[in-house]
Amino acid sequence: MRPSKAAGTVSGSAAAQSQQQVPAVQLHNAGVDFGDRTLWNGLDLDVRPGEFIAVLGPNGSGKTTLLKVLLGMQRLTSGTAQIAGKPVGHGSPDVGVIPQQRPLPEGTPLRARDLVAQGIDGRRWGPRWLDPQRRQTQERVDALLEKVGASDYAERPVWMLSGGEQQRLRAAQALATDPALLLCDEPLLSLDVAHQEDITNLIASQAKQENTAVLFVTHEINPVLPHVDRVLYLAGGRFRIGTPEEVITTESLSDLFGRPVDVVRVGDRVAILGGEDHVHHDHDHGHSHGEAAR
Ligand SMILES: Nc1ncnc2c1ncn2[C@@H]1O[C@H](COP(=O)(O)OP(=O)(O)OP(=O)(O)O)[C@@H](O)[C@H]1O
Repeated sequence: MRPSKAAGTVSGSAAAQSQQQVPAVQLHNAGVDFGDRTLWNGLDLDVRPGEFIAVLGPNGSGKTTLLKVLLGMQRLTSGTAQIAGKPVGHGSPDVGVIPQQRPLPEGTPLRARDLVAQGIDGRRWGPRWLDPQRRQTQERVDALLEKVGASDYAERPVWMLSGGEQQRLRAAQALATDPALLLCDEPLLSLDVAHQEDITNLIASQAKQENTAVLFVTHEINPVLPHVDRVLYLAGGRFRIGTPEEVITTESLSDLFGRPVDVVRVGDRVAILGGEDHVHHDHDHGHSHGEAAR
């Protein structure tokens, strides 16, 4: 477990205290261009340990590209990106990823526990029985399976499991290195409502209990809304950052999209009408479009 959300001020070493204050993510004046097109720029974002941020926006607004930047798979055109105080790097143990649910092909020769173990020893060569650390690996896998509620099907072939069960295993795999940052790329897609809630609760409790920062890309805001601390809303080269109450309003989103968008609240659910299609992409370099919602 990483240091708790509450910053220690009285006890603990100076090093531990400074560790507690290092943001999980620091983006400063970050931007990505593809040719003449500015996907987004001027992005300043510090994500605190344990903070849950929903990344929203229409198709093509650059949500996945942002995750790729943090995975070291996409270079910034401008600005800087750091994770846990270090420059982003490919394959960093500080970052875990839960991808979209895709059914694993029939006959995939892996048990549930093997899939989770790949998050621990995925970079190791040779058969697992030759691993001098295999007992520790097994214990860690057992603990991860228990954490995500998958112990009951630990020995079953992965392809026989439901989409929700497979997604729990992907979550366990992503948490294997106790990452400072968990990137979730539409992890609820193709899951039914009950499984959406399961996976969302799992990720939210990781943020709260283990102080892992979460960036959660989704088109479906309602399943995550109860857990979200802040929203990053990307659209047409511009963005808004703030609490859901600040960003997900008719006024804020109409301003972001540059045309009327209606936000309708029904009970504790929200509908964003007119916020998805036909977003104008700004091709102009040199403009910083984003701003924090106030
Ligand atoms: N390497 C690249 N070169 C050129 N254009 C790219 C590259 N990668 C992504 N794009 C474009 O950048 C835009 C943003 O892509 P991205 O996948 O980040 O969007 P997204 O917000 O995740 O979309 P979706 O909701 O559809 O998944 C898209 O128009 C995409 O075609």
